[in-house]
Amino acid sequence: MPTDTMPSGDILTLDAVSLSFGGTQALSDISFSVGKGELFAVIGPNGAGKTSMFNCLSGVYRPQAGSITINGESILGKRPDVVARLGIARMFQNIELFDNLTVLDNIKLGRHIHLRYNTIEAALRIGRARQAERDARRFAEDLIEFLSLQSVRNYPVGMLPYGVKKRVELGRALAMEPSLLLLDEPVAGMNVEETEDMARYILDIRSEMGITMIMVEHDMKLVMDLADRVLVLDFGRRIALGEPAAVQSDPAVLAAYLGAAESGHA
Ligand SMILES: Nc1ncnc2c1ncn2[C@@H]1O[C@H](COP(=O)(O)OP(=O)(O)OP(=O)(O)O)[C@@H](O)[C@H]1O
Repeated sequence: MPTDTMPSGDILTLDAVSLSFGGTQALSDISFSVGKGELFAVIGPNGAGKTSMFNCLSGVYRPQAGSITINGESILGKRPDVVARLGIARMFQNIELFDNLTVLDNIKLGRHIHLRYNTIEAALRIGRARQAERDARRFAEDLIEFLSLQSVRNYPVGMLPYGVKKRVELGRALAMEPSLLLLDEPVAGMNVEETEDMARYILDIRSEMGITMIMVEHDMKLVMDLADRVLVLDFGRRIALGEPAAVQSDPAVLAAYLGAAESGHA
């Protein structure tokens, strides 16, 4: 199997993407494609450019050079909410939920990018607004079941343990029905059991929903167990791209991690 493209067709393509902050080159001439249904991981030592890449993919940063397309459409220069409507959803590393709202309401909020009705209809809860609200609720309820959140569905998110909050955050992103889901360190701060649960949900999302995912993660075991392909960045450059086993034994990757460990950046 070729390592640069997947046979099922590419959903995301980056071509010669470069991003700098003053004198710091955060991303340097990065090109790769992600295939439909693929679980793709991005790794690299601290400061390698992983977060910068996610920020480019979600419309937070605009690279100075190169192109990024999702389903053939450019996302460059588009606001994060527009990028979300084009099909890219992000599960944040630092949970970005409304603590005072319930699990159900937080997940329903993710659905709102799909709701199309005017303010008067919404205020009166008539016509399309009522139907859309019903659909949003049904969709959220299905996700609550999928993520085993039934027992906490009416709890305010603020009072839930960290691992459960992360699952709600995942539900909010899934409610957007993305074609590409960005997972920003999905198991950071989790214990072994929570990590195993999250790994299972990620695999279920791929097999049952067929959603393409890109995961930035420091947990190497998780990356090597789950990912179809792994992109390795170091100082903003692409140093390897391939299947986990090949990447793991790549001399350039070993050197990057060894160098980072010696200088305290791993
Ligand atoms: N907003 C910014 N302003 C200035 N420099 C930045 C900014 N964001 C990132 N950088 C720089 O770009 C480089 C890449 O940083 P980035 O956060 O993308 O790396 P990372 O791989 O996500 O690191 P970590 O694993 O520590 O989260 C670093 O040198 C960083 O200092």
